[in-house]
Amino acid sequence: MAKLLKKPLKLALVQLATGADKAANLARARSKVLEASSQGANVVVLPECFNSPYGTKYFPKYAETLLPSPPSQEQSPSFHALSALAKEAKAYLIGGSIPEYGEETKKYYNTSLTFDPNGKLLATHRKVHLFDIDIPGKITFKESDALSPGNKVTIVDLPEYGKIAVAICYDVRFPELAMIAARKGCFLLVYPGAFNLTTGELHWELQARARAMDNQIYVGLCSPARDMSADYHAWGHSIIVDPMAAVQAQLDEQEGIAYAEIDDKKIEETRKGIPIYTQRRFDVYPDVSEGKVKYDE
Ligand SMILES: NC(=O)CC(=O)C(=O)O
Repeated sequence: MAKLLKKPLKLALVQLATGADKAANLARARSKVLEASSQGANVVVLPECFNSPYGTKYFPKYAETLLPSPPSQEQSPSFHALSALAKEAKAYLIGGSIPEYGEETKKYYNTSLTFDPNGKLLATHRKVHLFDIDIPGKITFKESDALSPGNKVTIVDLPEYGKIAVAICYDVRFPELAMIAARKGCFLLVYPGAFNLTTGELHWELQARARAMDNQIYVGLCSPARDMSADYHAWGHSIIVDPMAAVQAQLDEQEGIAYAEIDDKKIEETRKGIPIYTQRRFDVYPDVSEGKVKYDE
């Protein structure tokens, strides 16, 4: 069986306490990411909308532009903060997500930036599936009132380790995306995300474990900490699940960092024991990773 992960790594999910002050959010992210790297984390993840409150009315106000790449400091303070932070932490940094204004499309997006330990941008993912739900009496949220969707599957090669996929929150509910990434050789699926008090308890852990179980790889979901004074109450409970669908680490709703060791042995053991990888019946149904998949915009 080919190795998916070249060497073990330590993953850290920073469940950040965020607020309305962007500069304060960036400063807090810096201190927590450096804390994670001082504990030996090689790959550090921030939550969805880590530099702003989560809500359609906030997206245009907090949006930054990323083009031309690299953007100027004025266009995107968050880009520069994340790039410098990855370098300072000497770690791969999946910078949660930020509201983005696409200069080329004149539209807004929910966008994640991944940097290498030299501060170089490796990948950009715009949330593909927008969070439009209506559960009467509980929660109505319509991201598409303010945002447009991204149009690609994002697979990032971390040269020292192997391939990971990055997607955002509601994207986790679409197993096709995870399955494509896994079949393309990813060892880890990372989702910065902010479930809520209606969907969180029933679906957050279940989604993480289901994506891990179906694909027999690691999954990390990284939430902001819960703030009951904010408009949107995040579920928290950032979680790392192994390829056997066992929970390796899970936080409560408060600020904290979840850590787990990620290694190829567990993927290999799982796939050897339950060899669904060699038992697929593409003569009966199609392989969703083949055919018309968009990897680049
Ligand atoms: N916030 C999201 O994108 C998704 C979410 O909260 C849910 O799926 O539930």
